[in-house]
Order: sequence, then structure tokens, then C-alpha cells
Amino acid sequence: MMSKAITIAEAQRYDAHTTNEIGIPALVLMERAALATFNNILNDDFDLSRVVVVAAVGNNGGDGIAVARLLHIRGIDVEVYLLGDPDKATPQTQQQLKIANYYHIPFTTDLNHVVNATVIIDAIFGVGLSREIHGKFADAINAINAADAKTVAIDVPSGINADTGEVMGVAVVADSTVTMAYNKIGLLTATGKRHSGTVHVADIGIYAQDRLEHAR
Ligand SMILES: NC(=O)C1=CN([C@@H]2O[C@H](COP(=O)(O)OP(=O)(O)OC[C@H]3O[C@@H](n4cnc5c(N)ncnc54)[C@H](O)[C@@H]3O)[C@@H](O)[C@H]2O)[C@@H](O)CC1
Ligand SMILES: [K+]
Repeated sequence: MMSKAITIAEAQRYDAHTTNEIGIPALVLMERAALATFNNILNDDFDLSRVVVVAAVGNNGGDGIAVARLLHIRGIDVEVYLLGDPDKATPQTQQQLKIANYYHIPFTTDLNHVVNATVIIDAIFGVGLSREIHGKFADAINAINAADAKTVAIDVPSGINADTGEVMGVAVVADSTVTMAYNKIGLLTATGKRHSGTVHVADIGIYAQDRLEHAR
């Protein structure tokens, strides 16, 4: 299997090419990212009795809120712990919030629910992390790390700089990470590896070159 790791700039460039030049809508990519994460969670040997998705309002959060919806529809007990101002959410994440509202997916503001979860989905920051983490974002990451739960990070363990592997103040220590399209170079450093756990690279339809391969 080809293994390639990319930078944040490359991830952003390939994403933009796929949506702007090729024309695959961002919400389609988000749904594929969510389905890949959902399938990973179902296929792993997890206790799904209390799942909490910790999401911020960027597209990483949107991926997580979509995962919450897929789990909820499947009858799994899932709550969302939302960080940040929903009015500042990306258009895709606003749409995910609207869909979650339609399904009456429970939202919690109680960090104890994070600490007492059996599975935590980390959807706080992906490749958009741009500064040191403080305040309620840091509190949530500390709660995730204090929990006994299995933790699955979406794209990048939140707090890890996907280019350097550096901890931006505080970072999620995940059991596994479902990273989109390609691995990220920061996840290959010693610190990056320690925080990402087992890395699964998910094909969500984003490629460095337009991929045309015959099915085998
Ligand atoms: N763009 C695309 O085509 C796709 C993106 N996807 C997901 O989207 C992610 C990237 O989304 P975004 O670019 O929206 O970025 P993120 O969701 O990673 O984070 C950006 C948000 O976090 C805030 N932020 C950054 N550092 C912060 C800090 N230290 N404290 C508080 N807030 C902070 C930013 O202001 C912004 O609101 C990927 O990692 C992936 O999970 C997937 O949905 C697949 C497709
Ligand atoms: K994340």
C-alpha cells in the first residue's frame, strides 16, 4: 500500500482543488470523513454505551457532529459537547448543527459526561489549529485525557501541530486517529505517534493527483 504523509498546506491545497476545481461539494467530503470514522468506531471492539463527541465549530467539528448523527441514527447513545460560538461555525458545520437539531441529538455542557464516557470522539481541531490552546478548549482536552474512555481522533489529535508534531499547549492522547486522505507528517514524529495511537488513513475522495484507477 502506498504510504504518503503530507503537510497542512498540502492538505488544504488538495481539499480546495477537490471542492473548487473538481467540484465535489465540501459536505460530500465531510460525509465521507464521517462515514470513515463511524465505520472505524463500529469495527473496533469498543463499549459504545456512552459516546461523547467533543466538537469545535471548524470543519473538524463538523466531521464530528456528522459522526454523532450517524451513531444516533444507529441507536447508539451519543452526546455532543460543543466548544466555540456556533454563529462562527463554517457553513458545513452550521449545516451539521442544523441536521443534528432535526434529529434531537443531545448536546451537553457538562464536562463530567466527557470524563465518564466509554468512547470519546475528538473533533476539536484538525489541520486548522493555528495557535496555542487555552481556556475551555484546554479544559476539554484535559477532560478527554482524564477519561478512561477509548478516544478516537478525527484527522489529527487536537492540539498536535500536524506539520511539526508539536503539542500546542495541550493535546489529546488518542487510542486511534482516522486521518483524511493521507497521513500528516506531524503524526510521524515521536510526539505525534504517542498522541495519535493507531493511525487509519481514510480515502474520502481527495487525492494529490486526480486519481483514475481501474477497479481490481
Ligand atoms: N476542507 C475539506 O475539504 C475537508 C475538511 N475536513 C475536516 O476539516 C478539518 C479542517 O477544518 P478547518 O480548516 O475548518 O479547521 P479546524 O476545524 O481544524 O479548526 C479551525 C477552527 O479552530 C479555530 N482555532 C484554531 N486554533 C485554535 C486555538 N488554539 N484555540 C481556539 N480556536 C482555535 C479556528 O479559528 C477555526 O475556527 C480537517 O482537519 C478535517 O477534519 C473534512 O471534513 C474533509 C473535507
Ligand atoms: K481532532
